[in-house]
Amino acid sequence: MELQLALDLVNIPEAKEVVKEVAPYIDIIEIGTPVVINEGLRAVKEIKDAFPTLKVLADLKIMDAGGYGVMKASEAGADIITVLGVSDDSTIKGAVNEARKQNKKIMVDMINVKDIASRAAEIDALGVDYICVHSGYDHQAEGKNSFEDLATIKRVVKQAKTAIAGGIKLQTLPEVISAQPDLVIVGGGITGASDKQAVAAQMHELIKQR
Ligand SMILES: O=C([C@H](O)CO)[C@H](O)[C@H](O)COP(=O)(O)O
Repeated sequence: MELQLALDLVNIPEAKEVVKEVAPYIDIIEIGTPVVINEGLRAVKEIKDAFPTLKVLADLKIMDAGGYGVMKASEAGADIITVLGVSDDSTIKGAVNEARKQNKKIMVDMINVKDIASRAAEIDALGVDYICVHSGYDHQAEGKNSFEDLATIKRVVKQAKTAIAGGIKLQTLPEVISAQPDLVIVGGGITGASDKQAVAAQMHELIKQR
């Protein structure tokens, strides 16, 4: 099981400071969608240059022109790029084909997918690398989480790795871990903590027990 740190509400210098604090405890750095909106793919490049031994995920949430988005994020140094599960299959196939050429990986974000079980099975068959259940900020504000969806994709996904994101905190991590995803994604649960390093270290310890 791996831990991904989502950086959403920071600029590039702040992102570097956070990663410096928690680098020993994380496997993947996510350049979150808000950071890409604010700073562009330059954020991916600067973070990859600063932390070359860590994997970097570009959370582009691609919805169209899958191949092009993956090509541009790959040029910036991303190792993993996100595509939306609600996209057309042709978009996901385009992303996967480009990722194979560039030796990169595709994560499909299932945010707002209505029938998680059947769509996850379809997406799994398209050869993606990760399928991620996700309660985004707007769903979190309505008190939702994706714990049940994780159990659902664990039942139907045969080849992709499974991931979960959305509002995960130290207190809720044991419940998430018990469902055995391959990857746990945490943003505010670490970046919003007064002692980020201590929280990341505790999360790392819990996750690496599995
Ligand atoms: O993808 C995300 C969200 O849609 C904003 O872009 C977050 O990175 C993801 O939800 C993880 O962050 P937390 O919910 O703060 O753990």
